Amino acid sequence: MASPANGALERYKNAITAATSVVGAAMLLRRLVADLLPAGAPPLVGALLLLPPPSARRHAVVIEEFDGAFYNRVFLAARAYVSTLLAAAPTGAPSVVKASLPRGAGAEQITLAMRPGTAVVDVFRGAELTWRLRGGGGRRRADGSAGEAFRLNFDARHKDVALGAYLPFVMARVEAMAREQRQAKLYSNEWGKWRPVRLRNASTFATLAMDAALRQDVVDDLDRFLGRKGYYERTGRAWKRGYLIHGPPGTGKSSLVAAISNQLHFDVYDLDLGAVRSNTELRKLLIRMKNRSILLVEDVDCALAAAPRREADGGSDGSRPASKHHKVTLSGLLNMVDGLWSSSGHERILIFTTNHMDRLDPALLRPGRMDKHIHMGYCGSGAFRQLAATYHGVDDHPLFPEIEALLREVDAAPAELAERLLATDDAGAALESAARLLRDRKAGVEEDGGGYVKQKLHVGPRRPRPRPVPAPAPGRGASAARRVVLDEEILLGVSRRQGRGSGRRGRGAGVRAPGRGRR
Ligand SMILES: Nc1ncnc2c1ncn2[C@@H]1O[C@H](COP(=O)(O)OP(=O)(O)OP(=O)(O)O)[C@@H](O)[C@H]1O
Repeated sequence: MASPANGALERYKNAITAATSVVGAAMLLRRLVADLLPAGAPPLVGALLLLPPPSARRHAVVIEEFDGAFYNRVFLAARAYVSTLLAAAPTGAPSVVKASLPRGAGAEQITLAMRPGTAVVDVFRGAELTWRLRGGGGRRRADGSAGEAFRLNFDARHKDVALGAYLPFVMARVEAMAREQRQAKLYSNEWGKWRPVRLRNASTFATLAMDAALRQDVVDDLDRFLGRKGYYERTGRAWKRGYLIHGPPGTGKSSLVAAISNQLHFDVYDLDLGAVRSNTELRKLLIRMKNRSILLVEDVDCALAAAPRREADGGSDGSRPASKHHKVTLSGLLNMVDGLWSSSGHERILIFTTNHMDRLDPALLRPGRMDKHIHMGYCGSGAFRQLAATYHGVDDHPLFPEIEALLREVDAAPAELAERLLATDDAGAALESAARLLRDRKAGVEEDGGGYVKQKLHVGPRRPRPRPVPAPAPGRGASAARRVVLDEEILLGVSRRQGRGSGRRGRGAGVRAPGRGRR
């Protein structure tokens, strides 16, 4: 389907075609005049009457600010693009008239506007294109005031480049710039609706302490995914990618999600399955997701255990048949995602995180179900060096050899070490504190049992999520099994970590067992 921008380009092409026929008529006239004028007539007379030679002929595209009652998208794109040309122009160039900054935007979003009547020249594939702003000369606004208009001039020879390549390039460039400047949003579901908040997790692939080869692998995988539009269209597959991120608490699973979102400028839809009341509600939530987004289910092992089963479902004791309408299941979620995303939407990423691979439904681990499994492990020496560089700008230190040797013997999550490093601005004291944590762990004496301040992507208040509950003991009623225990971490978002489930580690329990994962 033709986009409004394509439609606008088509109209400009037609206008040029019309202009070309006027030029053709003028050429005929020139030939006629040349035939009619006496051979000895002064050349000036002919020059006054005749058009310039074909090589000097110019075409112009006029791009007005308004298209009927609406802003013209091509004009808006031209304004943003011209701003980049002005920014690159030599200082003191006369064309810059003012700089503006949208409310709430960062300094990188300053827009430079040009003075009406002045020109700025761009060169594209050998063609010279001149942008001029006509102030107040464009079509009238609804209130009677005149809008502005850009006039893009180019040599007649470059018509195809200008219309067929340059203007589409300008539109695409501006779209890409908008994407880059865009702050990703974090949505969470409440009472069947997505509620947006700004994603404040600043984690990026540069700050994330992880194995360098693994990081590169993930970045390459994302690049491949984004660049394969044609492949997904050709094969009729939904343009989506599924990641299962697993690893012990505090190893950076949520931070990796934030890094992916910040890298791609994709919004994150943080799905709290515990708050989804029915499959119908889930379907509506999925339908309301935008393209170029991430659907995140954190702690998927707990999330599905926590998904509510209402009285209408027959309860979790199975005394009555479960109603299809109300029960939210993992396969229900995956099938819904497959079905909806293959018929609508593109550039979607599905991410599940878990601390406990062993507790996951085998259906989820089946080959092909999630495209990629990413293991975030305990801190290795490379990851530790990265943390030290990120937090203190330190590349080397006398404590490094000892810390690296300790990291080969004991398990420590990057989050625990990051917390030690963050505690003070003094790099030496921070590294000593990190080393002490590892020494104590090795010796089996830990001051505070480790732990770290947890930072979930979602930091606002959240509906209480029921903890997964064990299956009822024989003879015990379903009410015991359905007992809802509030999960402090999820309620408060940022809390002192107490350890979760069997992932909890007691004092000194972090001495590495042979063969444990490390980065
Ligand atoms: N690999 C890492 N690189 C840099 N910082 C990290 C890393 N892992 C954890 N952190 C720090 O620890 C905090 C908590 O980490 P994060 O929530 O990403 O871990 P997690 O694996 O998702 O934990 P959980 O399983 O408990 O949800 C982060 O905000 C970050 O400051």
